[in-house]
Amino acid sequence: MTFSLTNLSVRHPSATAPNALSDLSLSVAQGEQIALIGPSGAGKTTLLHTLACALRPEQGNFTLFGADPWRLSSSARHAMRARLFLAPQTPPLPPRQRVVSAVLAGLLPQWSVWRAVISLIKPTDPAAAFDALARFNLQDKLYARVDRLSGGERQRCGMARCLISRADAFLVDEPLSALDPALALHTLAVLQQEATARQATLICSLHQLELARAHFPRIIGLRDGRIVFDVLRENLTEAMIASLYRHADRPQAADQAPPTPGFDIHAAVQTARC
Ligand SMILES: Nc1ncnc2c1ncn2[C@@H]1O[C@H](COP(=O)(O)OP(=O)(O)OP(=O)(O)O)[C@@H](O)[C@H]1O
Repeated sequence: MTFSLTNLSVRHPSATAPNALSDLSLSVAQGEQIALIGPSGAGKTTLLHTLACALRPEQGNFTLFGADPWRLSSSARHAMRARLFLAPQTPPLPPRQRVVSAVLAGLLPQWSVWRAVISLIKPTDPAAAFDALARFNLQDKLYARVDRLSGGERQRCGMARCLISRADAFLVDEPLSALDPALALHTLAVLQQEATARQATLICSLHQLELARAHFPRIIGLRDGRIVFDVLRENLTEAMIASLYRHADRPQAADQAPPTPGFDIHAAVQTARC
């Protein structure tokens, strides 16, 4: 089991609001590929950060690779974290850095401080960075400066960093938000192929419902910090999605109208977001 959560609640240290996640229970087996969906503010990022041990739960039980990371020494927790790769929504790429160094930073958890410093001065394994970038057709940007990349190129550079890491679990936050539809499909395919090839767990938050449904066997819907559903994709219905994205300030009757046979999921989501 990669992750196991029982009645977990999480609060952001600086938040005045109630818990960002409440009473969450979830088990994720090694090698599973899961899409996290839900409206803005539902808690998807918070969940990914909790799984990555970047946020400490307030309550409940959390085990990662069979142990509670928060009961370990900080060095043991650090070692455990090295088995995870958290790819934030906006990749933390220093603007003046070369792409090659930004990608090789995916290997930092495996490197000594000394090797990391040397690699910053002269990248130690540019071929590995080239290969990772090539999978996203970005190899010609190997020595470009990060701040000269487009938003979509930066996002794919973050994914190349993910690929080069030695992680057993990828926690990826909206990796496709800056990509056109064709690139989004390609990027997701590369990510999933890599996860499958190394039997890594992949948990990916997405706003692209069609991609989530088409490509992930298991889909978790989050809303207001709670799991609304956790289903195999074949069991996900339009009514479940419409309910997940309904606006609290919309009239009840409209929200609860049963879906018609020709129910248009995209129109429903569009309407809910207006
Ligand atoms: N650093 C923070 N400090 C305080 N509250 C936060 C912080 N980050 C997020 N929150 C709050 O926690 C809740 C969940 O936010 P989160 O970013 O996890 O949602 P999300 O589902 O990822 O949203 P989006 O789809 O817009 O990225 C929200 O109410 C948000 O305002």
